[in-house]
Amino acid sequence: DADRCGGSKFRLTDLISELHRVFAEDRVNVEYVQYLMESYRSDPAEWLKYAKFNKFRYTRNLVDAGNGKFNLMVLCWGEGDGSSIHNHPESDCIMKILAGQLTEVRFAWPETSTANDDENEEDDRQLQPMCEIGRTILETDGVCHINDSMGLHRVENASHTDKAVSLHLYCPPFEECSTFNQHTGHKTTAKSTFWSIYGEKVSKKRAEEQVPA
Ligand SMILES: O=C(O)CCSS
Ligand SMILES: [Fe+2]
Repeated sequence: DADRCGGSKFRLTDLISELHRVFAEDRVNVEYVQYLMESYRSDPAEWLKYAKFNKFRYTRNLVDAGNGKFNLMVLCWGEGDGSSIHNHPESDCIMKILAGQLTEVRFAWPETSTANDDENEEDDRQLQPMCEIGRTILETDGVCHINDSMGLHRVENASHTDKAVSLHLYCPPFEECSTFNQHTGHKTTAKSTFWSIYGEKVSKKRAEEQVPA
């Protein structure tokens, strides 16, 4: 790894410019993108400006809008915070732990959510609890990759004493996804918003617009 043999350090800014170079190509190799996320060694001095916490839930802080090809964001997880079970529509998601530890719990798609896309009520009676298909504890600098063909997941900070910070790359970017009730498999649509954009807290008014610059 570069800085061990005296090479120049692979900084967050280097990761971002390499991602822009990769996504300027017609075809993107997701394995190479994952390799880049693994090659970056977390240095809090480089991402603290994006690490804004909210005491009520985890925050999403946009770092780079990837020229429309990807979104790179820092997520800040308070003690015990977790996401809902969700998908990543038409997108690849690569997540790296920058500080602390996160647990990723994977689920199979509920059968009825593919068969009956409409959300009418009678489907609920046929729904059953969702099936957990994997559980991974990711340490600092750990990376995982998921897309809809691999299943759904929930990410949580299981620690009750430590916060956690993660770096997420979504390609292509998406503004909304489906969330799922673990007990019934019932699907609803959720909009993804940013708590801050390029290190600046989003004002209440701007939050409604939510159009990254
Ligand atoms: O983007 C989100 O809010 C889900 C974080 S886990 S990929
Ligand atoms: Fe996710």
